[in-house]
Amino acid sequence: MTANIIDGKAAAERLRQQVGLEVSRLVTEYQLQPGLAVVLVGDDPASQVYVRNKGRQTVAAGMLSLEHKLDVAVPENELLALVDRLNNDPAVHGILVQLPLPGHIDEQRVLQAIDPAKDVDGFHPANVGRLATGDPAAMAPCTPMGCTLMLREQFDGALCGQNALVIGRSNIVGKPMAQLLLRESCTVTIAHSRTRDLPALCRQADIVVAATGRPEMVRGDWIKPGAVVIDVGINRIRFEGEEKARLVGDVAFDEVVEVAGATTPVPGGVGPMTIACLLRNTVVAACLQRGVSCGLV
Ligand SMILES: Nc1nc(=O)c2c([nH]1)NC[C@@H]1CN(c3ccc(C(=O)N[C@@H](CCC(=O)O)C(=O)O)cc3)C=[N+]21
Repeated sequence: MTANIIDGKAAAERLRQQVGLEVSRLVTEYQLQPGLAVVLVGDDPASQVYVRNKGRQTVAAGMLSLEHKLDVAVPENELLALVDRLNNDPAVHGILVQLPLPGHIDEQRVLQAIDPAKDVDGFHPANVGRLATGDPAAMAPCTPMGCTLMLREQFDGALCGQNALVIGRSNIVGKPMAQLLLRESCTVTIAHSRTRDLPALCRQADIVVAATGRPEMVRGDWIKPGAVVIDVGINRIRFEGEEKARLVGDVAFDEVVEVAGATTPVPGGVGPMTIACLLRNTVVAACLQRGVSCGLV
């Protein structure tokens, strides 16, 4: 058996289509054009690519895109002052400060300075708490939300009772992923670098979400036949004799595809869905701020 390869690009395009329709309705009915501000500190080439893609897709969905590029040496208080201006700018409904930030800046401090109502990343402790307490109004982080949407599609909405293993315990992916799967009534296990006998644990899972940051760590013989495997990893690897770096996930795709029921490729899996969910969150945030109902929730 070979796995169904989940087309994240196509799923993202469908979601962006819905977002675009909702944006035109908001513009027509309420003169409300959702706006997203993205703040990038430093000039990491990969981050620049993501920020450019986000900006392009925001505009394509009919939304306002604002980009702020700050020098890598920007003092923390200047970044905090910018966040404050964006918090108070009525044209801005969503704020994303691209992570990671340079070492001299206190990341948590910056994330906590963002108005929770504009926190489209869902990283503010208020939104983390809302997600953890099962508040349906919680702004959920984009990457785990994209994974959840793809999983729902694979299981025809019936995630209830599935054994889900999340590998990775980061605040950005692992922990919120576990919360979202719990909300779907999965039986959730979180594994991490100190987990004992990860392969054996993995073989019990109907759903595996790999967010380890270790290229091709999850092997084919870890996977229960028919399981659905979501690969969150994005590792840029240079292979010998090749000029360009290649994108590799946290899953050994060629092995897993022989065993799994379905799996996501890298690229073209989780990444595109992450950006589509960011647009979605921005529209939802704009509706909440204006006090109008949103067709996307
Ligand atoms: N505050 C914050 N929020 C984020 O959501 C955030 C962040 N910081 N920092 C960096 C990571 C990374 N991230 C990606 C989004 C899309 C792709 C994506 O579309 N990837 C394409 C490939 C792109 C390529 O070729 O490099 C794909 O997987 O098909 C990748 C990575 C969001 N992040």
